[in-house]
Amino acid sequence: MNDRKKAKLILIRHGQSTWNADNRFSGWVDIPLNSTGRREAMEAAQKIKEYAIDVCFTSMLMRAKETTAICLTENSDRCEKKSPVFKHDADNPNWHGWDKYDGYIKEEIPIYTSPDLDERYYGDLQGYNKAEMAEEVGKEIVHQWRRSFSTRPPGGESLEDTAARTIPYFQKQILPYLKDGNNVLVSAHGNSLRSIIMHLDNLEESEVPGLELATGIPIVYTVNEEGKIVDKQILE
Ligand SMILES: O=C(O)[C@@H](CO)OP(=O)(O)O
Repeated sequence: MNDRKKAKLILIRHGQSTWNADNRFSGWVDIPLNSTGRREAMEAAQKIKEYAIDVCFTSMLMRAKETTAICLTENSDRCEKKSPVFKHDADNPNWHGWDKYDGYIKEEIPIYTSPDLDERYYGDLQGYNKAEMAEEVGKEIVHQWRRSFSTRPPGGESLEDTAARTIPYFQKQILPYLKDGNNVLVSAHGNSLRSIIMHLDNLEESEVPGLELATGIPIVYTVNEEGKIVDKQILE
């Protein structure tokens, strides 16, 4: 357990995926990192290695999980003694208990995965090229679909819908660890993190369209024992 006043919340958008590079709507499609994305995650690992990570949270999607695993590789002080272990959902009927083990339980950095941290569902847009879609239906409409708070892309989630799952998850599952003084890494997605940042930074709806997150750049919040943010650094 760390000094309570120094609890860090590290948010990171996954490194570049092959569909980010192709400028395609990804949403829930499970696209891996490309070589640029893996390099970005390695650079992020260097930037955050001074913080001994106690617990991680990530989405169900490979690009966020890969980023988590790479980010922990430089966390050497802890990883020498502690193993990162992905914790799977024991309530899932398809779970066979293959991540269970005895002993060493205090020697792990648990990585909890949840669909509540998945990217915003992009519905009928998934797989389409964003620039080609803008030519077809108009730039303004595509910008609304991508960046407004309440507009739903066809068949998909608005940022407001995404926030309705990410913020309760943050409050119930993540915040208690921060209040207890733990350093927490959250690796997720452009829009699932935008919704959490909107909450943490108390942004107005009108400020949300201007909030852009680069791939692989850690954002480090310092959180006090009441769960309040006392500092924010972007490690560009
Ligand atoms: O394609 C997506 O799922 C997201 C994140 O990459 O795109 P956008 O930035 O357009 O919301």
